Amino acid sequence: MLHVSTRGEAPALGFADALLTGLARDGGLYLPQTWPFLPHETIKGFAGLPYAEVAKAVLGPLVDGDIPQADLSRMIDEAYASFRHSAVCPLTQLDDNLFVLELFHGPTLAFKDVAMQLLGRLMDHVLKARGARATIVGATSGDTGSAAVEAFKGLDQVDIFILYPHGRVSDVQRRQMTTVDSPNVHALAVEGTFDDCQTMVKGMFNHARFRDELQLSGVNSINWARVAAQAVYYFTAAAVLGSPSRPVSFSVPTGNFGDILAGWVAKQMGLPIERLMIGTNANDILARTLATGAYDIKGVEPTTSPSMDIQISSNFERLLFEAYGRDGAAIRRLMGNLAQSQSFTIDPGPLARIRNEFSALAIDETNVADEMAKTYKATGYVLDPHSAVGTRAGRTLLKKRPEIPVIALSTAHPAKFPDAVQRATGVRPALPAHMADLMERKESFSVLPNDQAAVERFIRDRARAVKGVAA
Ligand SMILES: Cc1ncc(COP(=O)(O)O)c(C=O)c1O
Ligand SMILES: N[C@@H](CCOP(=O)(O)O)C(=O)O
Repeated sequence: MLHVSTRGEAPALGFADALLTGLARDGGLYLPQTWPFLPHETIKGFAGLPYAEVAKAVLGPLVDGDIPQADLSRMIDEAYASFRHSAVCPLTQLDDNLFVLELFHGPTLAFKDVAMQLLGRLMDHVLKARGARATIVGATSGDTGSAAVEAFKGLDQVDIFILYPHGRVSDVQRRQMTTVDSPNVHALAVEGTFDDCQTMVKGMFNHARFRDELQLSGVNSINWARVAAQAVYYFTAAAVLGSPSRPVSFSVPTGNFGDILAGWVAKQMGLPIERLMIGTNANDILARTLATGAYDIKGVEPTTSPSMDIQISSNFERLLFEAYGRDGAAIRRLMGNLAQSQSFTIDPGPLARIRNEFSALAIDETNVADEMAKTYKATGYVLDPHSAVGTRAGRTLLKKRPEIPVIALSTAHPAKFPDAVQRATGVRPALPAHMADLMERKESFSVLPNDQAAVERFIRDRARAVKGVAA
């Protein structure tokens, strides 16, 4: 299986090369050339299977032999053995036909672990097999960074540099990145927003000399393998509720559009999904886009769900590519407009195709707090603010079609955002035992200006790939 770029001008790559490449050389994002299809009988058999077995069935055709099946299976088993819940991603009922898919039982308490625990192993495996090394650069609004640091710390083949917006992540999120004492881990507090960090990371990938010199690799959801690994839990959750005989809808708290895109991928692979609801916080660019067709960037507003304080929603490009019939030239035009004027307009045909499958709703701060408070009062269940965006948006789907179950993705453990949770519910959630001393651990990070050249200098000074350290 080859992978093609959304901008149509980069070489097609196999899975392992796409995994190491991250952003395509034409600035686009990789996607498989065709979608493998899982027969209904196969999906039916997922009910009751261990998570790792479903992961093997879903990822096998996507990896398509590019990593030997035995190695892939071993890495999947190891990745999901690190989760604190035996179901890995358990499903809980919250209300009539409203379910919560808990994705926060991995080591860093957010859904990012589900893909990152596997990605770390896959990258290490491919790099070792090739005798190569990589410098990973990543942008985070809090959770990707912690999950990546956890997955890549101590690896000989890899140095990892995580850019996060200085002062705009929660204390728990920051400490998860800054208290890891490992020579290959570097936490960079950038004086800017998450979008600034992500733009710099893309800028480094588009700086060919720097990219080649450092052997850059990426772990954000611009990396196709991240999205592929996230598609698995859509299958496990739907199978519990009777899929494929019974269609379900998903409501997904959304920022960079990677998680909900993974649901769309599961649908392309044969999972009967009725609707995909994009839940945004007050940073509502995606809700406005679906309503008007105009993708129009405004300033980012800090909220109680900081991981979703995003305006440049990278993976939306992958959906646009599909909605435009895989026309790379059309995507180059839209992304050129975005770079030049901070906006673009989706043509009527592609917009209709998107609206046919996706709904979108912005949940403001009052309603996020209200959702946490009411849910706790009615059920005793403590939601984090990101997950509350998902359940609140999901409730509107249920009002329209009460007979179709809605699965809301719960993307973070409430203990990652204790202040907001306590304000809304009166409960201060405790960190699990393995992180109980997090607030006492010593921090180490570097504050850098929002300036790509300065960040590149910093990385070049510290990356072992530049110094020719043997792999
Ligand atoms: C807790 C949490 N919820 C939701 C999101 C949004 O996910 P995505 O960026 O894949 O849309 C993020 C960030 O990615 C997150 O960290
Ligand atoms: N919310 C994310 C932002 C980056 O998203 P990614 O899925 O593209 O890595 C975060 O927590 O860092």
